[in-house]
Amino acid sequence: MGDVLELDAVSIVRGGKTLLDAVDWDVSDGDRWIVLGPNGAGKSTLLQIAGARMHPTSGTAEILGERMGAVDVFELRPRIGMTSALLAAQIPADETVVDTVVTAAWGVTGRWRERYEGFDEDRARELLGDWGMGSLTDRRFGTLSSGEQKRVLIARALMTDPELLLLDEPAAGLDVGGREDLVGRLADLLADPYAPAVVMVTHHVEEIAPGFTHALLLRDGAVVAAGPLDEVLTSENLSQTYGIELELTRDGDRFHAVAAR
Ligand SMILES: Nc1ncnc2c1ncn2[C@@H]1O[C@H](COP(=O)(O)OP(=O)(O)OP(=O)(O)O)[C@@H](O)[C@H]1O
Repeated sequence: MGDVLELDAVSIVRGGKTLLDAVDWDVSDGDRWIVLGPNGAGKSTLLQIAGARMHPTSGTAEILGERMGAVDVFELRPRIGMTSALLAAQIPADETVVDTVVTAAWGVTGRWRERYEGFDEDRARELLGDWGMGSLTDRRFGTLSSGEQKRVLIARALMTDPELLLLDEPAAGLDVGGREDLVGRLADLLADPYAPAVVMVTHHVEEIAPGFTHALLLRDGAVVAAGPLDEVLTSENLSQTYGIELELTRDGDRFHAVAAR
């Protein structure tokens, strides 16, 4: 039983196309999940369900103990921290870095006339410090590099002290230095026993930080394999997921994948 997420035969159909096909998935408190799959496999759609942004067409989804369809999603969403390219695009370019984080306390993007408590701003600055952005709190969001923006958005996702953190391709577009910096900071977060349950969508096994415990592999909206990372992340399962012969190697607690020769 997943006390954080419990998806039972969840399907999503849009415009006659099946985006998710009878997905079963349990996420428990303390789990750290990786979601892998080719372009169009349904990874972002799955995250939209997990983030209470989308209802299943059929099947049932329980999120943090609340059944989708029987809960006010506006009460549920603050309990879930989320980052995605879609959210990044909604942040006004002239928003300051600290306001980008502090506005999460109100579930809005763009500070207008809301009044925030001093402790909200203190917490935002502390989180920005944790994510290496402590010296840029007064910069405009639109002037940051993409790596800096991604770290600000993770700080924002953690602002409400969520019980579930959903990261949709947080390392996309980063150079190798930016990726490794992010992997290191994620590893620190994953090692924190008070951190929320984490689900991270990625395209690259190289982005899997030490500390992830489980993996779900998706292809054409269906689950190829799901469970403990060591059992699921194999050359065979990856090859089946991507439809190409891949060889997975493990170097300590990091992974690499290349085409099999
Ligand atoms: N409203 C819609 N109507 C029809 N098809 C849709 C709709 N929304 C998404 N899709 C399709 O559903 C599939 C899954 O999309 P999704 O964004 O979940 O995939 P993904 O695994 O996150 O892909 P990527 O790795 O490219 O980001 C894609 O083929 C997409 O074109």
